[in-house]
Amino acid sequence: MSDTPKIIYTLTDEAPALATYSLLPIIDAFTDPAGIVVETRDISLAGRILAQFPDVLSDEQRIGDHLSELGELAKTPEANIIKLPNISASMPQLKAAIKELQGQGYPLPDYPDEPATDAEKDAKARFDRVKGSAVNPVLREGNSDRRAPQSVKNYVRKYPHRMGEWSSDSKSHVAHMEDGDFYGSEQSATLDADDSLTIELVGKDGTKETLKDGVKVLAGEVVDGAFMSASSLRSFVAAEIDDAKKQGVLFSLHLKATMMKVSDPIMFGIVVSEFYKQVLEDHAGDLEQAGFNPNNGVGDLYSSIQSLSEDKQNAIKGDIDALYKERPSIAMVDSHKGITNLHVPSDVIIDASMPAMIRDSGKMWGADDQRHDAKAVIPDRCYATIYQTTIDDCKKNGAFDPTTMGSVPNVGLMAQKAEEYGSHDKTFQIPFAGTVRVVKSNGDVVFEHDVEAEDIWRMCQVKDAPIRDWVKLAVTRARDSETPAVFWLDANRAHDAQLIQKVETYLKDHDTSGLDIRILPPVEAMQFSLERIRRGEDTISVTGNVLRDYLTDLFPIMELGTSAKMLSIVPLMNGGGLFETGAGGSAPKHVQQLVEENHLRWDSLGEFLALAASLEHLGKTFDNARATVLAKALDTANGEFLNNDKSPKRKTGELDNRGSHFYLALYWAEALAAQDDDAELKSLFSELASTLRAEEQTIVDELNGAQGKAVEIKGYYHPDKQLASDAMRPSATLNEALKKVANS
Ligand SMILES: NC(=O)C1=CN([C@@H]2O[C@H](COP(=O)(O)OP(=O)(O)OC[C@H]3O[C@@H](n4cnc5c(N)ncnc54)[C@H](OP(=O)(O)O)[C@@H]3O)[C@@H](O)[C@H]2O)C=CC1
Ligand SMILES: O=C(O)CCC(=O)C(=O)O
Ligand SMILES: [Mg+2]
Repeated sequence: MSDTPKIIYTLTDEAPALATYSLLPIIDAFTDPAGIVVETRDISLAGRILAQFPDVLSDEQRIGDHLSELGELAKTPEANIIKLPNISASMPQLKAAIKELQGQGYPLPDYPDEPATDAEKDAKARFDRVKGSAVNPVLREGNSDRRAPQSVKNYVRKYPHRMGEWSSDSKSHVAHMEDGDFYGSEQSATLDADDSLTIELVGKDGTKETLKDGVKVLAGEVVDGAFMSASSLRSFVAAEIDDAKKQGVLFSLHLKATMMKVSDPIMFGIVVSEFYKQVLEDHAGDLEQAGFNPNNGVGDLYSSIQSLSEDKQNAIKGDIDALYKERPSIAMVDSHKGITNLHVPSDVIIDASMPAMIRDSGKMWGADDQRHDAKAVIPDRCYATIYQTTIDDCKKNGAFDPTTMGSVPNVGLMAQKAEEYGSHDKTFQIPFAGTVRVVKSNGDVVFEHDVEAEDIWRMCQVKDAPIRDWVKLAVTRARDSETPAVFWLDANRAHDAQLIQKVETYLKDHDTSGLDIRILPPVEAMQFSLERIRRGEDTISVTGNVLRDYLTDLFPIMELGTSAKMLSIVPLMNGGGLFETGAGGSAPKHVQQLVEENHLRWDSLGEFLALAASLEHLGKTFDNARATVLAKALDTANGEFLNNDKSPKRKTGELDNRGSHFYLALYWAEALAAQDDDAELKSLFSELASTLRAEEQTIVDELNGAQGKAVEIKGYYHPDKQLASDAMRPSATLNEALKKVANS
């Protein structure tokens, strides 16, 4: 293990990347004097694209493959990485980022939709490595521990967020399939020996196609296969469209087309095709010629038809407008701009979109710029039912009260690409009807499914070591926090049935005396947790990877108004630490507000909490007293920050992200000035503390005074660094004070 205490701070996308231009200089000013190295690595979408094409870029343009580097680092004991949210790019986002980089003079190829030559196939393969959730599964070499610290719960009790009222006659509901989905078809097995599996499709006429071979598995690994029937999905969607119209509710679709980058865009495309069926059929030839792909959303239709004659464009647009009169109203992403829920697959992402709907009285925005009850279409039953349970609870008992409600922290299984997380290279849209078989190297069939052309078949894996680690983490959290823990596992699901056996076995490895540990199917686990939360009681949810994702937005958004205020730690299995910032994403809407009005409402509390945990970890692993002093002081500063409510406000002219960073610096400096463990740091930061306190009004005026006008940063995915830094550091007084610490 190296002896330099080092933290890696990741450079990502959108709002968190902008916030970093302001926060990182502050972090440097505090860590430099303590001899702690903070380095950055670029894992942004643009950075990842550029790292794939060293051969076409000039020396100045080329950047290293920081993601792979960090993926390796995450497997070492010295890893200490602060991971901010990044874009998991949908296809429209990937293409937009490529176009922006080309416009900035990077000679990248276009994304080849239908690669013909070897060069195009190679380019497509490189771009596909960057697509979807390409970062998190690489860095998350550990299971997930996400919770609201007590200081944050106290803050919410003092400054509660708004919760929309619920009425018992709300018509909002979840619609899911009853058969033909992944849930219904899942088969699962635990393998008893290391092996290499083959996935093959045998056609009805005996034609055999290898879908994938060399799928490495270890003894004790759980593997499962399931498929979504395309025809069942189509008829389900058609019926739900009719039902939404009949009930007079908005039609909305909630998928995870980003994280589930292969299966969910196809499902999204099927829903788009059903909703716009008549128009797509009537103009099939023209749309084919224009290159429209429903998997990219109806937004892609509007951009691709620009290559057609004006008459044809008008005919298609006119028919869509007419179709809207026949169909139910669609939930809108941006009613002012006419952007519907079916425009872009990455605009509505289930983990954040369902909680936002539940927080807002079960309503979503309609084209009339009003909120309405909605039908939330979540096709697969594996996880859809938890949202209906939550809606039922709100209809019966009203909205949750943030000032009295308990908490549901999460321990999530995700290490080593667990479950659906690692399924992308084993997910296929079936080319012809037949049987999919998963076969061992000795020829034995692990399981098989009869499928039709177009069905979506996928296989997941979860290794034994992460499962043991997850059980251990659950018991540790239950013991440390003296809180009941529930494993959300459904004995009727093939995969969960395998996990239940393992959980029951591995729980015996731990002292669970006096602990309340249960295994409940998701609906019951949700009912149990909601009953307790309403009584002000906490319950740890111990879940697989997808529920980890869903619950760590759902509960924080209800409890705290946002998942940005979560402590989100990944204890890496080899001893390092990955400190994530909050549990949400990169808030694209915030960039729009910054560019138009120079106000960034991004809340960096997640970064502050992650930094404190990272410094604490550094102090322990490197036996570094100064890191510990900084961590303790930052913890005090975070408490002070919350107590004084210095989080960014939503409206332009008020304190924003930059102002919140100033207050963090002030409180951190004051906490270091107040401590007596390290005299040198005390003296250094006493000076900074008194400067910042004396200049508080000037600095806040400089920061808030910059707001209210448009700001140019020359790029969305790859802004100009100097312009972005200038925009995010408008207080000369603050910049000067920080420079003085660095020079001392
Ligand atoms: N760990 C990761 O890397 C993750 C990445 N993502 C990626 O993030 C992008 C956006 O995803 P999306 O589903 O829109 O979810 P987000 O969590 O980014 O945004 C949803 C809304 O949550 C609120 N929000 C989220 N974080 C903050 C914050 N720190 N401060 C203040 N408000 C916040 C904002 O509400 P309001 O607009 O009302 O202010 C925002 O519009 C996608 O590209 C997705 O792939 C998503 C999740 C995790
Ligand atoms: O990896 C992704 O695409 C999203 C991850 C996410 O939403 C989460 O971990 O909560
Ligand atoms: Mg999430």
